[in-house]
Amino acid sequence: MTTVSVTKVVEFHAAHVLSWHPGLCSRLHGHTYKLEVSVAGPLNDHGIVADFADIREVIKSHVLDRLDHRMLNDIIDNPTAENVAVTVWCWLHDAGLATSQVRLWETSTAYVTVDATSFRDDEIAPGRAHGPS
Ligand SMILES: Nc1nc2c(c(=O)[nH]1)N=C([C@H](O)[C@H](O)COP(=O)(O)OP(=O)(O)OP(=O)(O)O)CN2
Ligand SMILES: [Zn+2]
Repeated sequence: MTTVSVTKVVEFHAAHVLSWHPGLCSRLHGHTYKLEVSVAGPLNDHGIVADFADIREVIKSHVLDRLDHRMLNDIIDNPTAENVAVTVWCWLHDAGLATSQVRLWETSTAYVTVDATSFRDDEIAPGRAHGPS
């Protein structure tokens, strides 16, 4: 059966420090992150893969409530865009969302991508143990 990928896009604001970074990123600074979450699958009887509103609700309760307007270093060790994206993937996976891809834009010129082929279920992501606070 034909599968279709649907994507919900959200933004959140957060601060971080990359202490190892040789440049300006070793200083406290913030980003407006753009997060794209994709779910792939066959169409249901209503002609959709998953309701955009349902995807957004999972993102809100499992990602935005944890990261928006936070200091990322308090939640994720060494919060590079890569580590944030892997952590987001794990949270969505643990929430039961059939995620096919997570793309995280740290700036308007830089993004990272995690997809189903690169995820290992036994991986302990830097922020996986953290629950909503
Ligand atoms: N692979 C990664 N490299 C860098 C990361 C990262 O998470 N993964 N993070 C940073 C900094 O956090 C920085 O905020 C972003 O860096 P950069 O894209 O260089 O930001 P600029 O706005 O200065 O980029 P320009 O488009 O060149 O203006 C650094 N590297
Ligand atoms: Zn940064």
